[in-house]
Amino acid sequence: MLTLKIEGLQKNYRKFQALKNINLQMETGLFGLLGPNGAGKSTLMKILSTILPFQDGKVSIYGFDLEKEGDQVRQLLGYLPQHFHVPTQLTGREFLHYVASMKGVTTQQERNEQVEMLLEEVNLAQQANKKIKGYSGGMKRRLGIAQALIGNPRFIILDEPTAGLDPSERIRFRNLIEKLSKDRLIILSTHIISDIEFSCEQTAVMHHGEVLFQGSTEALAKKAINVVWEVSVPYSEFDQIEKEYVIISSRKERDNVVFRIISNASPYQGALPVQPTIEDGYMALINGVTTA
Ligand SMILES: Nc1ncnc2c1ncn2[C@@H]1O[C@H](COP(=O)(O)OP(=O)(O)OP(=O)(O)O)[C@@H](O)[C@H]1O
Repeated sequence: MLTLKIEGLQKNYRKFQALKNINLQMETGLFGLLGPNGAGKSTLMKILSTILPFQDGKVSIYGFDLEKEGDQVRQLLGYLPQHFHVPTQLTGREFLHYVASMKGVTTQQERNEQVEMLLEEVNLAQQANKKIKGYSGGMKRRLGIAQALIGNPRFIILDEPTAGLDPSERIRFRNLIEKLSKDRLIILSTHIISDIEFSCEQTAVMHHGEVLFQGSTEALAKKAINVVWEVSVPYSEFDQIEKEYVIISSRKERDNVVFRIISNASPYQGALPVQPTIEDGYMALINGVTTA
């Protein structure tokens, strides 16, 4: 079901064009938004969460016009900003109760149920009575995820939710949003390809304020068909190869280095073409070396 439609969206910070004619369509489910630093992801997330005005374009969410019906959009929204500040004198449990009250979860029983369930889901139940000032960065991030989910929102925006999470917490997070995405729209903005690799059917790549790609993760990988190569070169040529090509990875093998390279033509004698991954597709797009 088409849930969110962005048409011709433009955002300027004074003379700087942060978003240039963005067009995106999202269906219910998990939507992964990828892009390097400064691509415009957070700007887009702030606009969609109604906290930042924009100059031009039209956005509709569940049929509501973002500009004219911001109140209705906010009723549907759960948002984890990139920079999430919490009152550190409160305990995790107190903070979630406070957010629940603000979001209109009025009965004590309902608040208790939601808060306790979310504390379990983000694995903070054991630390829930500790003051937030004693939390680690990853614990604060998990608390941020929990507060975004309070009130059972149908439209959830998570801006770099896994930053600072250890591998097991990242997996727990993935499972949680996978479960939640069945009947709502979750937009996940991230630099971490593995965050979207397993669970996002829909994805987009932004760069310099533009959408370079929208489609499935399989289609993203296909952007690098015939442009990914593996080549083994003597260690002495490391610097030269690094200067000339887009390197995806390198590993040492005896006196040689095996490079995974993105290039339109075979980069080196003996280079072998290899099957592209999602990361290859992303790197090919960002570096402008895609399959025709
Ligand atoms: N308040 C602001 N005033 C002026 N320029 C801004 C402002 N906020 C963001 N920008 C600029 O807009 C561009 C997009 O920034 P944005 O934070 O949206 O990117 P991003 O994709 O979220 O990057 P990151 O992954 O590093 O968080 C950047 O060039 C940034 O410097």
